[in-house]
Amino acid sequence: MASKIFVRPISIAFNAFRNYSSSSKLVDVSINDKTGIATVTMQRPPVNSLNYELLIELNGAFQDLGSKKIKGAILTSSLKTIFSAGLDILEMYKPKPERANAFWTSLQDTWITIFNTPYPTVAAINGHSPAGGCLLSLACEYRVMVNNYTIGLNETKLGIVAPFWFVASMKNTISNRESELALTSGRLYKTDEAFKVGLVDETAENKEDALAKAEKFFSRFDAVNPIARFLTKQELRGKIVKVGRKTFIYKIFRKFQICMMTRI
Ligand SMILES: CCCCCCC/C=C/C(=O)SCCNC(=O)CCNC(=O)[C@H](O)C(C)(C)COP(=O)(O)OP(=O)(O)OC[C@H]1O[C@@H](n2cnc3c(N)ncnc32)[C@H](O)[C@@H]1OP(=O)(O)O
Repeated sequence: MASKIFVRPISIAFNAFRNYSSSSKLVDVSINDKTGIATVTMQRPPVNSLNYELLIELNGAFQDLGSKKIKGAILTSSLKTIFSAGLDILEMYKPKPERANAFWTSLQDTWITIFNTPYPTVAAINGHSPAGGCLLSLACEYRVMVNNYTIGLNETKLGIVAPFWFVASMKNTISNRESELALTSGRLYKTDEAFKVGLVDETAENKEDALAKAEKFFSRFDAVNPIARFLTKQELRGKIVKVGRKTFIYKIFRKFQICMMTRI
């Protein structure tokens, strides 16, 4: 069984750039052939908690989109009130070493893939988005969030230290000062509060509104050379990824385990 988790569970092979639609168990990917916009939908009830399998599918979906001529990709959720509840707590409780290793690698790989996509990305945050859920949205270039939900990196409230790339993603989006205040207190922002500090770029009435606003974001790049755009994105984000790759995740994970165990 142990080797099973190292095998990518989905294989999406498509010839055409457009008219693409794929629904694996945990992630649905569709490309609108008129707009060229891809929508990647997490669908792991009850709360889209990020386990190994969901992360692998997400990573695969965003990687595969890199080989298609898309205008941009939207990350959203099929659930009514949750974008993602963050990391699946069950992955962190008394894990088998191989599973823990695969899980943390898949988390970091997924973050790097989404953070680094050659195409523009928007998170249409249609529900609560704590911790790892917030991280996913921070990896995107733009965030539109439906009103009356919460978002933030609340790790310290859980007795966890947010890893480097969580912190770096926050600092890449809001000010150093606001990041410090938010992370040290484990603050979860309401949608309107998140908008005020720039953690989200736009607010929305509902999911449809969020998706419409996300789509509009991509038109900013209509007159921009995509290669110049991507190289500029790499210039801005590359250093963070480089340092992130060096993070000693296993050492951090042990710390986390100890921390969790002491709370039980
Ligand atoms: C130093 C070490 C380095 C480690 C770094 C780690 C960085 C950590 C990142 C993380 O992401 S840790 C996870 C943090 N997540 C949270 O704090 C969210 C916790 N959940 C909630 O606040 C709420 O569940 C919600 C998302 C707001 C949804 O609330 P709602 O009232 O709609 O549903 P619930 O009844 O609370 O939950 C339904 C169901 O889902 C289970 N669940 C919730 N969150 C998780 C999760 N993160 N992982 C696994 N399962 C989760 C919850 O237990 C319920 O299950 P049942 O009771 O129905 O079986």
